[in-house]
Order: sequence, then C-alpha cells, then structure tokens
Amino acid sequence: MTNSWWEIKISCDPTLEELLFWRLDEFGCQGMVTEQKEELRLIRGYLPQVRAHPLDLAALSLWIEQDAVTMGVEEPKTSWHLIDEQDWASSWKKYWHPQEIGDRLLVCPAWLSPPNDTERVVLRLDPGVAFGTGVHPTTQLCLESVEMRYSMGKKGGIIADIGCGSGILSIAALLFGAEKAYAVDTDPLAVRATRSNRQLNRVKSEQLLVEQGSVKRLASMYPKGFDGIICNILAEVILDLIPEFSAIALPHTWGILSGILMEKAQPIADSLEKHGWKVGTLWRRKEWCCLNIRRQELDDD
Ligand SMILES: C[S@@+](CC[C@H](N)C(=O)[O-])C[C@H]1O[C@@H](n2cnc3c(N)ncnc32)[C@H](O)[C@@H]1O
Repeated sequence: MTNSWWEIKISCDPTLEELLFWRLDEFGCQGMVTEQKEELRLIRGYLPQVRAHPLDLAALSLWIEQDAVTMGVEEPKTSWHLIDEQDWASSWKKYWHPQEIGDRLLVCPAWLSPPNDTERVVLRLDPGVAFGTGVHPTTQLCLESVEMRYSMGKKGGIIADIGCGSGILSIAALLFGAEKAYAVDTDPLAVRATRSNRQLNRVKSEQLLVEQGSVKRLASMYPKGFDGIICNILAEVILDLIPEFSAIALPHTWGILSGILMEKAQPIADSLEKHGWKVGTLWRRKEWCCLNIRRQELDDD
C-alpha cells in the first residue's frame, strides 16, 4: 500500500518565512522547502497523512493567519492536499539544492553529484523523512558553531548529538575533526536516516553510533562522559533535558544548543546556570538563537 503524505503550501510575505518554518516544524512536518515567487515566498511542508487530521490542518491555517495579523503583514494563503510517498520524495527534492554553510561546509543532496571544483568539506545528505537538511536557520547556526569550534580549537573529542534528525550535525562534526559521535533521537525514522547518511558519507559505523532514545540512552552508550554536546531541539524540550546533561558531561565539556526562539533564551540561560553551565556566546539568526556553552567550573577550554 502506498503511504500518503500531506503537502501543505503557504504563500506568504517573506517576513513570515522563519516563523512559518517553526510553525510547520512544531506541527510535525518532516520536510520543508521554500521558493521565491516574485515578492512572496512559497513554503511547502510535508508530513505523513496519519499524523494529521484535516481539522488539525484547518487549525494550523488559523494559527498562520493569526501570526500574520500579529506581525501586521498580509494574511498568507494556505492550502493542503494528499500526495503519495513517491511524489512527496520528488516534490521537495526538486527545490533543495547544494548549499554552502559557514566558511567551509557544502551540504549536497544525495541525488546530485557534488561539484568537483569546491574546496569546501562536502556533506552528502538524504534526510528521508527526518528533520535536518541544513535549510533551517537553527541547523545552520549549529553547523557554523561546530565549524568555528573545530577551526579554533583542537581536533578530536567525543560528541553527543541529542535529536540527531538526519545526522547532519554529527556527520559535520566528524568531517571537521571530531573523533567519534554518539547520536540519539526519539524518532526511529531519524535513527534510520542518520544510519543511511553515515554510509553515504563513508563514515565508519564505529565512529558514529546511533540509537533511538535521548540523554539517558547516551549515558548508557558512553558512560565516561562527552567532550561536546550538540542539541538542536525546541526550547521547551531543551529546558526538560538540561538537568540530565550533567550525567553525560565532564568538567571541560562544551555545548551547542539551538532550536531556541530569542524570547526563550533567558529561561534557558537561567536553567543552564542553575545546573552548572555558563553561556559563552549567543548567535542569532532572525528570531532563532544558538547558545555556545561550557561547564561553569572552568574559565577556559
Ligand atoms: C529540530 S530537529 C534537529 C535535527 C538535526 N539535529 C538538525 O540540527 O537539523 C529535532 C530532532 O529532535 C528529536 N527529538 C525531539 N525530542 C527529543 C528528545 N527529548 N530527545 C531526543 N530527540 C528528540 C526530533 O525527533 C527531531 O528529529
């Protein structure tokens, strides 16, 4: 039997783009693309039919209208229809192209040949139905932070990737010089996607270990504690996870946290401080931010 997917289309003012990416992500979309249409943006989001009832989609379109009213821009046009899995794969793949991120990385869709004249580190990716193409600003902020850490600091280190999605952050960390990564995600489809992207990038399975779960699972996979923690999940989830970070940290552990809307940065920073972490830098892209943190005990890395 063919699996069906909802394709949600939103034609909107460009100022709404990031907010709507966040809305679709919250709603459960597992692939999102955006296209410039003259003065407007056409955003497409995809999720399995079983994950949303038409009533949920109607509610989503109301939230989107309210977002536009709050921001004082013209109301977007939202529509949705069902497509089969094969169409889903080809629909959004058409709009996703190789993308330069930061100073050194090039994320290249698995179905395209990477350019052979690039000096960038090429990360090949087929996210399948998992989140993490590099299009979302929070993924980009994390990738840039990982790049910066490895261009400035020493190579090596054992990394924990919480909420790995397609595996993009673990694979980037390994390509930039991490020794080993342990990745977890509560979604089994993300675990599957990370394993296939590991193979696509010729990363050895003993260098990137992937399992279904969260912080507790990481603690049992590698009880010695990690040198670095990367976590790009929504702020509400991060707030719940912060108390558990100590169980997987060492005195020198650094962290990169994103998925955080600017207005949620303060409660996250407060909770981090309470649990023995210090915020070093905050990087911002539109309404999203990324915190680079380290354990409180040490003044320097
Ligand atoms: C925003 S995506 C990030 C994917 C990828 N790391 C990236 O940066 O593009 C968040 C991922 O976290 C997973 N997730 C949500 N809650 C989680 C939790 N409590 N523990 C582990 N993973 C979780 C979701 O299934 C999703 O794949």
